Amino acid sequence: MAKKQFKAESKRLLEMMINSIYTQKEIFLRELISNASDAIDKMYYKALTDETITFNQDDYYIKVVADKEKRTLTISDTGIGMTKDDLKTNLGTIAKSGSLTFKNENEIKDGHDIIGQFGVGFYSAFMVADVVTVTSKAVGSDKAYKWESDGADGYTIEETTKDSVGTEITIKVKENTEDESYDEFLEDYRLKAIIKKYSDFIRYPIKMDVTQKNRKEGTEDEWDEYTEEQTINSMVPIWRKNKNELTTEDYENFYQEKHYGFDKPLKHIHISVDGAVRYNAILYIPENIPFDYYSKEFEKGLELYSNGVLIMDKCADLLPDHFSFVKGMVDSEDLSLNISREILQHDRQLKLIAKNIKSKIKSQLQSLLKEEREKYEQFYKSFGRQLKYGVYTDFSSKDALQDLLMFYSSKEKKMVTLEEYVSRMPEDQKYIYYAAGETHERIEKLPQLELVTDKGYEVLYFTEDIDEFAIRMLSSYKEKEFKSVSSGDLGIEEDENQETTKSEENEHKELFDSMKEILSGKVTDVRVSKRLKTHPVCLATEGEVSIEMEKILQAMPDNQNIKASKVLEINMNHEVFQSLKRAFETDKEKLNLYTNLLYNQALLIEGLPITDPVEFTNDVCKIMI
Ligand SMILES: Nc1ncnc2c1ncn2[C@@H]1O[C@H](COP(=O)(O)OP(=O)(O)OP(=O)(O)O)[C@@H](O)[C@H]1O
Repeated sequence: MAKKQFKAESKRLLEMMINSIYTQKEIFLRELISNASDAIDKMYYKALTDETITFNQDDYYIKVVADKEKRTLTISDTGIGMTKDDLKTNLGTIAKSGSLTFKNENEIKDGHDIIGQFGVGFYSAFMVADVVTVTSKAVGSDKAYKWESDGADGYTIEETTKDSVGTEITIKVKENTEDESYDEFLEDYRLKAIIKKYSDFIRYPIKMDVTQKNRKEGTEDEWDEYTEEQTINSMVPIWRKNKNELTTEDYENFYQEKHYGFDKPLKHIHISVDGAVRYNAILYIPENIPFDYYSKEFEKGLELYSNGVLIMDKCADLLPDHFSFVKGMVDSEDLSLNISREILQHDRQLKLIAKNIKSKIKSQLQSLLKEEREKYEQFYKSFGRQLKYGVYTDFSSKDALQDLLMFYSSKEKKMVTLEEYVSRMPEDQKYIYYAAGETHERIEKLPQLELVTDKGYEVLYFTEDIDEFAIRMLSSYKEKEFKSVSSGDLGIEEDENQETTKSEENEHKELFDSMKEILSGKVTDVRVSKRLKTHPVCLATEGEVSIEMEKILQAMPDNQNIKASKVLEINMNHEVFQSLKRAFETDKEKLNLYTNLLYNQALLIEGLPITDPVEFTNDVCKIMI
C-alpha cells in the first residue's frame, strides 16, 4: 500500500511552535546570535581544509543595530552565508538544521562550539517580528539572495546584492498591543542586557553602536551626543581558561560581573572535568548570607550554559539543598537540551554533573576546614545551619556532612568539630554529651550540666533549633552515641554514693509518690537526682523528645502538641529537701506549695513557660509571708 504523507497546516504549525516552545520573547535574540556565531564557526572549520579561505579572527563579528523609526532590528554576521538552496532548505523547512548537517558532514565531534541542532531557533524571531528578511551571500558565491517571510503565508526568495560574505537578518518589530510591549527590543540598553545575559560568552565580538554623551565644555548640563561602536560581550569564558592563568582577582571580578553577590566570595572552586561527562564550572562560596537566604523567596541554583550560551538562570537540580548557598555556573557541551533550550529532556548528564559537583564542594569545604580554619568558621557561621539541615533531611548525605559540623565546646570555649571532640574523650567517657538552650550563657547555667562537667567531660552547646534534630539523625559519631545532659541515664559510672542514693530513695518513696501525684499530668516521675550538685531541682527527659525539641515543635503552626516526657529531679543533698521532708510529715498543704514552686522553677530554668504565672507569684509571696 502506498504511504501517504502527513499534511500539516504550516502557518498554524509555525504559530503553535513559536508560541509554545519559548517562555520568554527575549530568547529570539539569543537564537539569532547563536546562529550568527555558528555561521562564523563554520567559516573557521572550512578554513581548516580550504586553502582559499584565510580565517583572520578580527574580520569576524556579529553586529546588532536597532532603528527605532523604522522599527527594525538587524543582526548581521560575517559568517559562511547561505546560498539560494541553503535559504530554501534551512529556512524554508522547519526542524531542518543546516548546522547539525554541517557538524555531521565535517565529522565535528568533541569540543566543538557549534550550537544549532534542532532547526527551529530561527523561527523564534516571529515572536517579535511581523516580517523577517534574510539577506545572505555564501562564501565562494558571487550572488546574494533575499529570503522574506511574514511567518504566515510562506516565504519568498529573490536575488539581491550584498557586498560581503555573510548574513543580515532584519526583523520588523511588531507594534505594541494592549497586553504586550515590543518597543523594548528597539532599546539599546535592553538589547545590551539581553546580549549580556545569554550571549556574553559567544566567542566572536557582538558589536553595537552605542550612543554616548559628553558634557559640553564650559556647561553644567549640556551634552554632546556621539555614537561609538562597542563590543558588548566578554567573549572569553574564564571557566575554559587554565586555572594557572587565573588569579584570585580574576575570579572575584567574575563573581562581581555575574552579580552572584555584593560581597567578595570566601572561596572559589574551578572545576574542569573531562570524563564520562564533560563540563567546566566555577563555583563560589559566598562570604555573607544573601539577605533572602533563609526566606522562602530564595531560589537555589547554578547558571547553566551549553557551549557558552546561557540555558538556565538557576538550575536547581545542580545543587543539593544543603549546599544551596553555592553560587556560580556550569558549562557543558554534553547536555541533552530540548528544542527550547530551556529545560533538559534527559537528565542523566545533569545528574552526573550534580553528583560530581556535590562531592567537589564537600571536599573543598573539608580542605577549607583543615587549612583555613578561620575562614571555615566564618563560612560556618553563615551556612552551618544549612549543613545541619542537610544531615537532618538527607539521609544519604549525613555521613558526608558530619565531619563538616561544628559546635561550641564547654571546655575549649570555641567551635570544635566532632572529630576533635571524640579525639579528646577520656577513656571512661561513653557518650558525646550535649546541652541544648537558647544561648551559651543560659546553657552554662543549666543545673543538668554539673555532673558531666565535674567529671571533666566536654559538653557541646546546641543553640540552633535544628541542632538536636540533626544530631538525632546522626545518632552517633565514630561509634560514640550522642547524649543530652538532660536525658534520664547519663551513662556516668555509678559512684559509691549510688547505693546510699537508692536506699534513701526507698526511704522517701512516699514523699516522692506524693509529689508525683501533685504534679500528675505535668511530669512522668519525681526522682532523686544523681546529676545535681548545688542546685535543688531540675527537669530531665525520657524518650525521644527533649525539652528543646518540645519548644520547637510547639512553636510550629501545625504542632501536634508533642511534649517531652519530663522527670522532676530533686537534689537530696540540698537544704530544700529537708524542708520538703518536714512539709511531707507535718503539713501537706505546704508540700503542695513547695512541689509546685520547685516544678515551676525547673520550668523557668529550662526556658519553658509557666502555665499560671499569677499563681506562681502568689506562691512565692506565700512563702515570704
Ligand atoms: N546567520 C546565519 N548564517 C548562516 N546560516 C544560518 C544563519 N542562521 C540560520 N542559518 C541556517 O539555518 C538553519 C536553521 O536555523 P535554526 O536557528 O532554525 O536552527 P539551528 O540553529 O540549526 O538549530 P537550533 O534550533 O538548535 O538553534 C541553521 O542550521 C543554519 O544552517
